[in-house]
Amino acid sequence: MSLEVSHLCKNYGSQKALDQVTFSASPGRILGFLGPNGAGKSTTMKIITGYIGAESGNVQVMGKDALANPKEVSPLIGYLPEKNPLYQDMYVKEFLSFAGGLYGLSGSQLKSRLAEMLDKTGLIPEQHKKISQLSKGYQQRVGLAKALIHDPQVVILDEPTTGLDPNQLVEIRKLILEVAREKTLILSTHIMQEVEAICQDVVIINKGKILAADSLQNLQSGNQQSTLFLETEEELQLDWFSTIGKVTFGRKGPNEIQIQVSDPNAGRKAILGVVSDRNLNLVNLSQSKKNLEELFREITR
Ligand SMILES: Nc1ncnc2c1ncn2[C@@H]1O[C@H](COP(=O)(O)OP(=O)(O)OP(=O)(O)O)[C@@H](O)[C@H]1O
Repeated sequence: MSLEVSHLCKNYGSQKALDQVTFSASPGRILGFLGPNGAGKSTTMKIITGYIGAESGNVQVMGKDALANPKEVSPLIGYLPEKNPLYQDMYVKEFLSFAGGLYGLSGSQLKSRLAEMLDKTGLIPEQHKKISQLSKGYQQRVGLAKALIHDPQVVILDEPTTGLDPNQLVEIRKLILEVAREKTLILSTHIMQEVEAICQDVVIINKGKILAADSLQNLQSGNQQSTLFLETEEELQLDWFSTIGKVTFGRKGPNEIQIQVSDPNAGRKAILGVVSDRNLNLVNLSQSKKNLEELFREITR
């Protein structure tokens, strides 16, 4: 694990903003940090990145104690804050060069990192423009390039796609997916479709408490009943499958059935057994996935 957060507590006056927050993130995967407004997402990000302290708890970044040694840990983290604070009067290249200098980059090292970042984030044609002249999507690219300039291992993006038009959204998501191939990436958002589109792991926080922390796949398949759908070229009979689970016809008519099972793997095997024994021609065997939005409402209700 490159990021481990355990039992983190933070108070703002009498308000408990974080209450025993615990989760971890691994390289090569995108963790969606999901919660409604005021849930504690930004507070958690700010503590991990050393912007603010915590009452208690532990944050380990690449095995280093981030709360005790924020200066040592800061270069290991790239952070794009929610409001993406950029110096609007600076030119793109000038700003990124300044940001690299803050992490001690200079000379040929800075030059090659700059070239790489401008290329990776698609900013080469815009590099000589003032930041204030860029569209919101391109300003987000500058924020991302700034977060990555010092080649951090852990990248934290706080609501990076808010306010982008659909084209920019697709572009920025593509960029995030590319970055995540080599890094540990945490993406804070309250857009559940975003998590479904690009995240492998999900942490759900509400009112400062972690309500779920698991892979998206596990969360969507759930621990309870799953629904399997079987479609064949032939018409089906419900009683062929009645020993496997609760079976009903699907929406497509007599060629499709849906079966409620508690163990989807065993259910699939048993269904395929019937298909083979009865010499049926399989068209589709699939499992319904819970919509993350439904799941979120279920968990936070
Ligand atoms: N500096 C502060 N002083 C007092 N209360 C604060 C401060 N910062 C955050 N809070 C409160 O802490 C709670 C968590 O806020 P936080 O910004 O972490 O939520 P969030 O999940 O990032 O929300 P959003 O999605 O709206 O950005 C909120 O109730 C907020 O009002």
